[in-house]
Amino acid sequence: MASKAAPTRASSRAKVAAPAKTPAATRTTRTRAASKQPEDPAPAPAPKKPTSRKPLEKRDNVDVPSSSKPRSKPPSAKAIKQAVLQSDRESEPIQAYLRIRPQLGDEPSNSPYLVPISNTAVKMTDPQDTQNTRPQYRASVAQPGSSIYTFSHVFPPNTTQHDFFTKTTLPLVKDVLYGQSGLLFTYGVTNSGKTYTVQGGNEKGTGGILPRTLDVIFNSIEGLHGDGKYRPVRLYGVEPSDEFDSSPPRIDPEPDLAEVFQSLNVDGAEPEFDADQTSVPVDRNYEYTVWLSYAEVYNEKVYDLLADAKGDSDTQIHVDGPAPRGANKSLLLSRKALTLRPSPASDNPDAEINGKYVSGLRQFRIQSASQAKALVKLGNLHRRVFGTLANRESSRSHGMVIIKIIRGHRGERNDPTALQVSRLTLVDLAGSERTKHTHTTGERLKEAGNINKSLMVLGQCMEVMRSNQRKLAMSLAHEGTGKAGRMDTRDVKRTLAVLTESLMDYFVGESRVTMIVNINPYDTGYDENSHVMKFASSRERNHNDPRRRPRCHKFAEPGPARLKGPEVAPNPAFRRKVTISMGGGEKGRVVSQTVLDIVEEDEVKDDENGDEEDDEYSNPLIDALFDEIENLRLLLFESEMRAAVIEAETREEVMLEMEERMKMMEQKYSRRLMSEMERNEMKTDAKIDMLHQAGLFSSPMKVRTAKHTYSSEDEEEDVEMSLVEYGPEESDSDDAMNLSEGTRSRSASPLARKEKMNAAKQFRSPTKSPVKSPFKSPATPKRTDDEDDEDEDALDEDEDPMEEEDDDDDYNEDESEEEDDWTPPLPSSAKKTPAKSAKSAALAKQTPTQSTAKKSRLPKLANDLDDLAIKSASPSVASMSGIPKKKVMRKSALDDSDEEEDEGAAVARA
Ligand SMILES: Nc1ncnc2c1ncn2[C@@H]1O[C@H](COP(=O)(O)OP(=O)(O)OP(=O)(O)O)[C@@H](O)[C@H]1O
Repeated sequence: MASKAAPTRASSRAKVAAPAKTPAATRTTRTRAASKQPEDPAPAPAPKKPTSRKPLEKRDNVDVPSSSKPRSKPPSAKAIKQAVLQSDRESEPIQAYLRIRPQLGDEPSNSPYLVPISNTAVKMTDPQDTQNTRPQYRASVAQPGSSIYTFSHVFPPNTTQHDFFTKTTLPLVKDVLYGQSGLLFTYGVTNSGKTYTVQGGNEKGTGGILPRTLDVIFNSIEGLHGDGKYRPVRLYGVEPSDEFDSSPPRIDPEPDLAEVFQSLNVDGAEPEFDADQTSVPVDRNYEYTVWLSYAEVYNEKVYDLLADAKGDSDTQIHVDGPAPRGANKSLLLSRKALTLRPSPASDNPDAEINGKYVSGLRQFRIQSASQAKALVKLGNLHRRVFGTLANRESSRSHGMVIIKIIRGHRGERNDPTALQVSRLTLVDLAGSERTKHTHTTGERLKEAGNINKSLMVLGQCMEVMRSNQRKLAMSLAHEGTGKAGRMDTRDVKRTLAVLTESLMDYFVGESRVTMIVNINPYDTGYDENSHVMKFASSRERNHNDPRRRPRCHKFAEPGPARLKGPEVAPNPAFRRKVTISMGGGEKGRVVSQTVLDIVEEDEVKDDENGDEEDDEYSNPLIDALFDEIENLRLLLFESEMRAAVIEAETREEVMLEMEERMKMMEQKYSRRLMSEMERNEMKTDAKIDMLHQAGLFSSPMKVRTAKHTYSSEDEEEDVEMSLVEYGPEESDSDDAMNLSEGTRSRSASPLARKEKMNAAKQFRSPTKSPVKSPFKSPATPKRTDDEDDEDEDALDEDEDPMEEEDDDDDYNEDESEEEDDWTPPLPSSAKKTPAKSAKSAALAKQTPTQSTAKKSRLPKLANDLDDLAIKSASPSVASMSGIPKKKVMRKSALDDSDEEEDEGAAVARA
């Protein structure tokens, strides 16, 4: 059934062209090298006012102030603002126009959920939010409430086709005639009016932008046609043409197919559009040749819609013989998918990205608008045939009409290097559908997925690629990083939809791109439309927030080969069966049935073109991405090294600083320790002085001195407390060792401590000390009668509550115990005799007042203790016991002058 497909004509041409001897075959030109657009001196043909000729693009521009205004008048602020806005809009990378479809007669009358609020903005309100009047709508996932979207221009429903074309497409037509490439595509959900916008309607004057473009081109180059010696090849190259290019293509659909059409009630005839009379002024020093191709992107594959035009088609229709009456008749249609190939850098050495071209896509030289329209009609026919046979209810493929213009200067007719190639591509995108909404399954699901994939990738990548190619490269790099950390180019390939790939050079280059958004505000696709609006509105297109910037790889889905997995990969042919009932005359009666096998094959790779795959992998974009990754790796390594060095230096600095600080702290604490020691020493001196002075109570001079120096009651109490502190901390303990340890802790030397203790014992034994002793003992104290008397006297005088604790008894007991434990180092002569004690007591009784006597008792004890230490030992011993040497000396001097101490001093000296 399926006959072997003949090699494509284009590929055979390529083989011829490759070894071309003339350098012209390989020499390429670049669109951007086009000469500067001249001013528009020539007016557009305006039938009504031929005299007032103005630049054509401004003739219908409502924003331009009327020329009737006096020129001398300065522009108003509003006009300036409008001009600024206009220039802002024009500086946008992509011009986006919104066209609102009118409500058709057979549609239910609903209020539109989208209304224009200005020339550039529309307000979209969720119908579910407005009184819930349309319960048939499913829950909206869009932002509730109203949203305002802005565009370069908003065309209300009553916009005529002519006005729409003039404002949106005519600038592109001008560009292409001046050698600048451009892209226009329509975008929108199903039934929003995309095809109507591009192709037009069936009525007079409803021609779409495509036929009007052809009209304007041929109007403009009237009389300037070139001889067609060269034809465009790939994206930017030219090569010598052959006679097939010049011969008009045949438009003769096969009779069997026509029969099928007839039976399907598919009208193959296209309406005759009235031609657009617009013409743009062009440089008349140039000659122009126009070439046209028509391709279809369906299920992520590219097909040539003009394949039948010249009789050597890849699309073949076979009828399996005459079918018997009532039996099935089988037709086989087969066509091959074309591949995208990278445009070689030699074609355009100046370009950063050379883009891809559809290898094997035919192009025809056209010499009139009607001829071009006939070709388009043929392409539409094929599109409809395959669409119909594939059970497509709407255009589920992207139609892509490519118009190429080669212009060459008249004076350089034979110099192919002087030729300039420009392209204008008009894309009629398939309606974007949500599978959830349309309940598609199986093949339709895959188909819908691919449509949406193309739309999403196209839409989301468009801005990224155009605004920042490097960011795209980065995102692709993240997407395609393989195991070895190196990017796999095949992954990169898969991330881009075929349509996007084929249009890539428009987005990354300097070409003008125009997007037309079609919307039907009456249908039920509010959610779909709100997504379309979100993507297409200026606010989104100009959004610079990187967090909200669309990422290509997020929307990339596995291609068909991945979806089908190994089922598809080994056999690239895509085959399906369609059953068509034919000749049904009476109701429900089937006369005959036709089964169609549609085979869509991938193009067979030619062995001679085996290096094509390599070409693909040496795509300049991929190379640039690899270079970029390498550079970034290098940068990363360098910055990591720098960071490591900085960290090490910082650590060392911090360590040194810490060391310095530690030293300073050490010094500081050492100083503090020394000062603390000095302070303690001074405090001890002061205590000792107090004790001395208090002990010299009898001497009026010393009393005066003592009063002068330590007059406050608090200080005396302090002294008392310090004496108490000399006792053991465990006040209720009667262990003598506690006392000795507590004392030891405050003495510089055990010898001095023992001396002090012995002296205290000696001093205390005959007299009663007023010091409150912390020592308590349950044992009965051994007391003498004298002591008891003294205690009674003291109690009578002071009524000290502490006396109730019988401290003295405890103290005495301790003393007695200490006598057993300690061997006083002092000479026995140094011990105070009872006579001396009695004498001291007598002296105490001579005190002028009882209170003074009380005060004197406490320091006296310590004073005597020190005296004893000083006298009995030496200044060195005293210093060991914590008494400063000067104090010893001073004490000695005082003693010399004191008669009462003469005896003691004599004993000590002895
Ligand atoms: N501006 C318009 N004025 C009058 N009729 C219109 C307009 N736009 C669209 N229509 C009509 O609306 C219907 C749907 O339009 P069209 O087929 O162009 O939608 P579409 O977006 O191309 O749909 P699909 O994606 O399914 O092909 C058609 O009948 C068309 O004639």
